[in-house]
Amino acid sequence: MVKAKVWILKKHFEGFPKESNFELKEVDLPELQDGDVLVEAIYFSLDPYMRSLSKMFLKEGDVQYGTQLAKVLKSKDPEFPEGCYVVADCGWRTHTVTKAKGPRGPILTRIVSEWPTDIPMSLALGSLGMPGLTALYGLEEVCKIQPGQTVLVSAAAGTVGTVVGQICKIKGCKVVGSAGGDDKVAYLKELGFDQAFNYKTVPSLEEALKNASPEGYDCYFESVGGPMFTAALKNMKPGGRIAVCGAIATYNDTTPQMCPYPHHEIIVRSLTIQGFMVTNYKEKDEESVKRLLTWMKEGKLKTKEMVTVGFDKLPIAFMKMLKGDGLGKAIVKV
Ligand SMILES: NC(=O)C1=CN([C@@H]2O[C@H](COP(=O)(O)OP(=O)(O)OC[C@H]3O[C@@H](n4cnc5c(N)ncnc54)[C@H](OP(=O)(O)O)[C@@H]3O)[C@@H](O)[C@H]2O)C=CC1
Ligand SMILES: CCCCC/C=C\CC(=O)/C=C/C=C/C=C/[C@@H](O)CCCC(=O)O
Repeated sequence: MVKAKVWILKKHFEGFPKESNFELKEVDLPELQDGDVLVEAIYFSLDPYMRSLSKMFLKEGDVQYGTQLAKVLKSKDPEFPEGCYVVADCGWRTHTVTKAKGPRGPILTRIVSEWPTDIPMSLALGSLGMPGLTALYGLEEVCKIQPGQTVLVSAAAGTVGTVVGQICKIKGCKVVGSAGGDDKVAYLKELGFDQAFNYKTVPSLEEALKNASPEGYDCYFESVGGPMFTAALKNMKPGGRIAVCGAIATYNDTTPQMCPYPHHEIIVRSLTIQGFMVTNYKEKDEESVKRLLTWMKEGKLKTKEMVTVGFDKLPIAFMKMLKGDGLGKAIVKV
């Protein structure tokens, strides 16, 4: 009988997550039935949604949810043969017996057959996976960017933000990024951002945005919320578009942040503000991953990973990711 280590969400998060929110257990896995697959986790992805959507999807005592890159060890589903690699929404479990689809949609997605041997498969959790697709859809489907436009992106040194900036350059836009460290600002410039600033040290966000693009912004790729959103509104060009992707500066709040009513700026600038979920565009994923892979092979899309080793380190690595500590996509290697 196969045993699995699992991390349980023992207590729902209140404020910033703590190690005591989680509990490590060992469980026995069932024998495979028709349509079942046994997968073994290789890498885990740590993503902000695991904090922001936790209460929506989990109850106390459930296995902590999250995405992993896994290898199929045994299979009773011909579409997922033994030895193939999958992105698996199986949660924090070393081994899982699962069907390919669940009540919320696909659980297993095969790595595209064109995956080059010299590109690490862990990137299927980062720039070449869900976060990379988020960047692509936010720019193409929501902002509908055009060459020559100026795009602002917050959380720019994060996984989504770095891909946003590089796609903007591929598509002939000017791009300005905000990030929370001088090392991060230097990295954004290395990636080709036209302007970047440290939102933690500039005297005024509004002035920093004005200095970076005195003519204003056609598009804002919003990932943080809070005062940055207010400052961005005041710097949008008339007819500007805002893709609301996330609000990471608010996820750990215990009381909601108050901000000035945004109506004046939205109305006088005739802004369009649209929220989106990466999952809205699922049918485009396969083709989109191939486009991201092509850009990477051409050297137009670069990425960094921050790898922590050890299944037991998942809670610590999760908290580090939420704080924005370190540079690169947060990954745990089993
Ligand atoms: N709508 C959708 O479908 C999706 C939305 N998202 C959202 O996109 C955003 C970025 O995700 P992703 O790039 O994968 O995450 P990463 O973990 O790669 O990066 C997150 C970034 O957020 C920054 N950050 C953390 N706390 C704050 C804060 N208080 N204020 C401002 N910035 C902060 C960190 O850097 P620093 O502060 O140092 O700059 C860090 O670089 C998140 O808001 C996430 O929820 C992601 C995927 C899908
Ligand atoms: C002010 C509150 C804002 C809430 C923000 C919510 C979400 C933003 C975000 O980060 C969304 C991420 C979506 C990720 C989707 C991932 C799927 O590929 C996997 C889902 C895992 C599962 O269903 O088990």
